[in-house]
Amino acid sequence: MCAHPAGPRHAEVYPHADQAGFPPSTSEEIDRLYPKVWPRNTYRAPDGVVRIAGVDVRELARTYGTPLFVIDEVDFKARCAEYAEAFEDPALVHYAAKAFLCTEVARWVAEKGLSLDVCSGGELAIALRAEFPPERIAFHGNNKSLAELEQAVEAGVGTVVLDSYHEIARLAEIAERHGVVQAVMVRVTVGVEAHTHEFIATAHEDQKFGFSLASGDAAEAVRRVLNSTSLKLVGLHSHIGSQIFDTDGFEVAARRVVGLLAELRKEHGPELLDQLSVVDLGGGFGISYTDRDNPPPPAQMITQIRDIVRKECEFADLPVPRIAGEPGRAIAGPGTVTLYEVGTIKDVTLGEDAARRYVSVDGGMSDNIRTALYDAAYDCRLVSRASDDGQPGEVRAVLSRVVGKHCESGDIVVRDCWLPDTLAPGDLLAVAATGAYCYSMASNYNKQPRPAVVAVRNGNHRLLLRRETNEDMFRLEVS
Ligand SMILES: Cc1ncc(COP(=O)(O)O)c(C=O)c1O
Ligand SMILES: N[C@@H](CCCC[NH3+])C(=O)O
Repeated sequence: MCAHPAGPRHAEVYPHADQAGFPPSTSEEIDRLYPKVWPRNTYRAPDGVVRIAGVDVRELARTYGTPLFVIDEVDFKARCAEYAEAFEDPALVHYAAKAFLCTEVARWVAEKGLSLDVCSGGELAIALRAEFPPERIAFHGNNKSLAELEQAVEAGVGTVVLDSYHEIARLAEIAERHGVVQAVMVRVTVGVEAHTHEFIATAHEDQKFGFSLASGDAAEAVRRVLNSTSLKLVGLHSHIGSQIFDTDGFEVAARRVVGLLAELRKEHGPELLDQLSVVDLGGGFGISYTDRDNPPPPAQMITQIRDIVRKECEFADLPVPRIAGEPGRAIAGPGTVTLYEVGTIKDVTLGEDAARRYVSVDGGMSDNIRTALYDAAYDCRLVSRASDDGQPGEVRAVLSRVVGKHCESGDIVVRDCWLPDTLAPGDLLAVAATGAYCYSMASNYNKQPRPAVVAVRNGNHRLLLRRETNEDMFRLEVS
């Protein structure tokens, strides 16, 4: 049993437990895997060891080493299917490749009939390597290079999402030179303050993305596109931010985009709306990183957004556009965990009666920068055995901080969590919901090799990306 009393004095007694919540009071609670946080096919077997899609985490660590990203393939594909259903057409769901992409994942997305949002030549290259249908690719970015625009036009991508006046001129010239008419969308900054971390909010006025609606830039961008014979305007795009839990921001964005459609019809005539038939409201659908996160189900959020658009259009007597979206995190995030091996454990006194346990693992900010960058919270559990090792007795929950092995004191993987006092070097920890923006934002800081990525399914495992080696690093050296 836990020695700490949980109760109203929690904050007073555990002033440093901000992200950890109340201390668990039994070993079952210490070991609990909340279904909404962990990949769908994860469970702790009677021997105390966690299985993901029927695969023992110890076997994964033995076979591939740690740190290791483990993707529950069925979970990933199920979320693709759920978004496809919610948007009523898989092609209207553009999986945001920035969350996580490798060739095999691009194939899964293609197989599910979804479209793909890429925002760099590299992401496009992986998509093409996977033979992703180019007509289902949308190319994003506020500073696409000339080479990237050429690459996109040559590949025959479905749409380019325009983000600046310079780009309109550049793309028009490239498309003309290639003798094609390139379908485009105009990215509109709708002036919404999304309720999320400042660094991942993208539709307030003072930031780098899109054309401002309020200033008239969006209407001017449309004029310039319509004046070009090599560009065809097929839609308007808005993305308000990421890890969003309520529909308010999306609703305001949808209303404002519909308002712009009405203005455009007035200026350019109703025929414009025959071709400008898609409103893409971007990604941003939030997920449960911890038990305290309660995002609405995708269908609920999307139905609400679609209803708003329909009503607004009916009110303005406009044809109802098709609503597209770009979920990244919500598809890739929840079905993946990162496995780490515990290296060293250190207790640090914080004051009278207060201590923090530093648990060092064999990865860190090089495989998960989100904690350092956004103060992100994660759920972390001992997974290679039960806390009490099958011997019911006294197991205490200890306020712990899981840190990496980098030369940086901000190298924190999980700021606050309750881990068992039985935790020892060699144990395996898993951090949940690391499928989005962890591997894709990974670095080689301190020459740490990027981890391997494996997919698990029906009791089987297979490598998707191998671990980097020193040879990979040497390959860049020219002397
Ligand atoms: C234009 C655009 N679309 C889609 C996404 C994906 O966002 P999320 O992973 O939060 O769904 C992003 C990232 O925030 C984005 O910038
Ligand atoms: N990388 C961010 C989200 C930004 C997504 C791209 N606009 C995250 O980890 O939450």
